[in-house]
Amino acid sequence: MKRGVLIVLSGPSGVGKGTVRKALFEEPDIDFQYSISMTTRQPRAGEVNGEDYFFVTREEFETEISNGGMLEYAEYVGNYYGTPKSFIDRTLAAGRDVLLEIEVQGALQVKEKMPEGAYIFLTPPDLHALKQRLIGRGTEAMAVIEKRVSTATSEIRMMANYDYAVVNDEVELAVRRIKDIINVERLRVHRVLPEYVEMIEELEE
Ligand SMILES: Nc1ncnc2c1ncn2[C@@H]1O[C@H](COP(=O)(O)OP(=O)(O)OP(=O)(O)O)[C@@H](O)[C@H]1O
Ligand SMILES: Nc1nc2c(ncn2[C@@H]2O[C@H](COP(=O)(O)O)[C@@H](O)[C@H]2O)c(=O)[nH]1
Repeated sequence: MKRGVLIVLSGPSGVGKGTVRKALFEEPDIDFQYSISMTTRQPRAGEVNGEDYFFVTREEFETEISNGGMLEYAEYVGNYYGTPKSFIDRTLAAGRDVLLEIEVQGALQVKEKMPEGAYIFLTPPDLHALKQRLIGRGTEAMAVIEKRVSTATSEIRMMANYDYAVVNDEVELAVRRIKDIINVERLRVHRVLPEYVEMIEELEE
């Protein structure tokens, strides 16, 4: 059995990774598993443990690190964020496609370990729009927004380490661009897009 396709969607906080990922997952021909991250940050209003994140204490996170349970992790604006390894290994080995939505330090750690994935950097149209999106989301205090925007400037410099850069000017357009990238990846992994295999077999009978 062929392994699943690994897509890593990354980019600065507030660029719209979560928004674009949710819209992508609503597409009828997209059947990706979402990797739920672990974090030490406090849940926001409406966030559900085990759906949005696994919310843990610093002690629990550090135990996971020392047990070798994290594929990657990073400290980002005062909190740990990381990807549990077992879910990724299990899902890809079962031939299912996985999407990670993570910040830049973590994405580059995964790229070192799993260069066969597709690494997508989602960019804002400009830094002003990025800040406005964070303000508009209304989930962080202004001091935290300033830290996230200032981190974004160094993250954007890392764009060249990715395979693809996608501008999130409009969600619908960003989704379409990412779907094109996914098809390139599926073609690389499966050689023929799986939905065409049956059609070819029927024609050849
Ligand atoms: N193309 C877009 N145009 C305008 N606003 C957008 C666009 N994409 C997302 N947004 C808005 O920007 C804000 C941030 O989006 P979102 O939470 O998806 O970003 P994120 O990159 O996932 O952030 P974080 O990394 O902090 O989780 C949200 O309020 C969202 O509605
Ligand atoms: N390195 C990782 N970064 C992650 C992971 N899960 C989320 N993130 C990123 O952290 C920042 C902040 O997230 P927020 O939910 O507090 O806004 C953002 O860029 C996320 O994409 C992860 O597992 N590893």
